[in-house]
Amino acid sequence: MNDALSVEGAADDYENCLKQLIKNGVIAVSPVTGFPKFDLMLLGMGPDGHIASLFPGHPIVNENQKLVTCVKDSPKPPPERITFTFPVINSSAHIALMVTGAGKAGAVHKALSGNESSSDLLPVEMVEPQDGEMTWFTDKPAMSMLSRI
Ligand SMILES: O=C1O[C@H](COP(=O)(O)O)[C@@H](O)[C@H](O)[C@H]1O
Repeated sequence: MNDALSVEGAADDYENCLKQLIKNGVIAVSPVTGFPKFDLMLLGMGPDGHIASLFPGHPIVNENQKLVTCVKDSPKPPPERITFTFPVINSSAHIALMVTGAGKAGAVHKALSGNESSSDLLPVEMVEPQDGEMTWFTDKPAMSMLSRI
């Protein structure tokens, strides 16, 4: 990313780079979603259930046009970040979600207990591959609030 630009400019610049790579045939496009299809999206998750820089309750979790967007008020430092959007993340061929430690157990429980309403989803619950597959990589502390492990 170009950190000489504003955060909005850096997000637009990154998106334009992706579009150029798509145009040149370097990055494929998902026939299912029309968004770029990365071979592998390696994600972590914060204790609040955020992934990438898509934080709970932030309007950019609903971005459905852009490939890359920005946050200027991230609850976790640094406050200014750029991030892939959900349509890009969910178009990946493989999503690997690496979640370890007891601090993540509450969000893991919410994400995997399956009784949430759709209006109350954590970002991690919005990771839903449309044209691929997803694998969780966890440890026992992260899974400690699940009843069957
Ligand atoms: O701020 C962030 O934190 C999460 C979690 O990081 P971890 O070091 O506790 O695994 C990370 O997945 C995310 O990409 C980043 O924006």
